[in-house]
Amino acid sequence: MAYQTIIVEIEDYVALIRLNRPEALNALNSQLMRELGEALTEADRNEKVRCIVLTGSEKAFAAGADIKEMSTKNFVDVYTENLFGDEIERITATRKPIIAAVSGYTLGGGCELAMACDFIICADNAKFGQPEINLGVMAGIGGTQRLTRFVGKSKSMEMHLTGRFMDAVEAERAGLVSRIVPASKLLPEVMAVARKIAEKSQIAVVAAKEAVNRAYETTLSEGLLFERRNFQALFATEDQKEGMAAFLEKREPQFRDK
Ligand SMILES: CCCCCCCCCCCCC/C=C/C(=O)SCCNC(=O)CCNC(=O)[C@H](O)C(C)(C)COP(=O)(O)OP(=O)(O)OC[C@H]1O[C@@H](n2cnc3c(N)ncnc32)[C@H](O)[C@@H]1OP(=O)(O)O
Repeated sequence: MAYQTIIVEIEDYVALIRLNRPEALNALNSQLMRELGEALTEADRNEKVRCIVLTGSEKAFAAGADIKEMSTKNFVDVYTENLFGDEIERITATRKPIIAAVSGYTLGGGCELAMACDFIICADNAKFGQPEINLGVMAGIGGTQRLTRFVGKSKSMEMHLTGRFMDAVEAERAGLVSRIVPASKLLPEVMAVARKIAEKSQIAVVAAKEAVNRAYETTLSEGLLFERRNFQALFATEDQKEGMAAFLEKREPQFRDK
């Protein structure tokens, strides 16, 4: 499918989706969000895709929602069209794992987009922030909820109320990102991680992803029950038999959908 604001490449069972509005630091306008939604729906359906990587440019993952596009909207506009609400659900509804490979500016909706992915690996030049307050607005698709759960109330509150940025070191220390890599090595490193996930049992990958994400959605006891059922259910799969037999026979597993 031909897109204008994103580039999609599929190789080694990994779909690499690159935000591609360099002239606006990948600001998230309605066309980009529509195209990204279509690409994610297609990747989730495509048997040749087992892991998804979402990235931007070295200078910016995404500098936020598109201010030019928002500047003329009013309450009735954004309320009736549920501005951005449906789009972000498209990210969290994607069943396959999505890794955000983040460098440069990751601000506002761009930070919210990265946080809605399953995990973030960032470059040493990454700058995270929720600077919407400078524009007379606030985060609108998860920034106050996910950032607070990921880094804690004080840091999140300071960032939302002052609009200050957080660099890669602070982000890793706070638990917002999994790891930091040199900007020049970000994509090779994240693609290697994605290929490693693509080699695993896909049914176990999806079950584990759902359980980890559930940890932020529910109580500990409910989460433990969900985890236990997913663990037990995997004993009904061929991959569990193949994975454990391969270990005992000292060979590489050949999971079902290889
Ligand atoms: C399945 C789809 C899922 C999608 C789900 C995601 C939905 C996302 C939307 C969610 C919305 C919820 C609420 C969130 C709101 C926001 O995000 S508000 C915006 C928050 N961001 C900002 O306030 C950052 C604004 N930008 C800057 O402060 C600076 O640009 C910078 C990042 C500090 C970089 O400065 P500098 O290096 O000096 O570059 P500039 O000259 O400023 O910028 C270069 C050009 O890029 C344009 N631009 C930058 N940011 C934006 C933006 N957010 N919107 C539109 N355009 C932007 C900038 O105007 C420059 O363009 P030109 O003037 O034409 O050169």
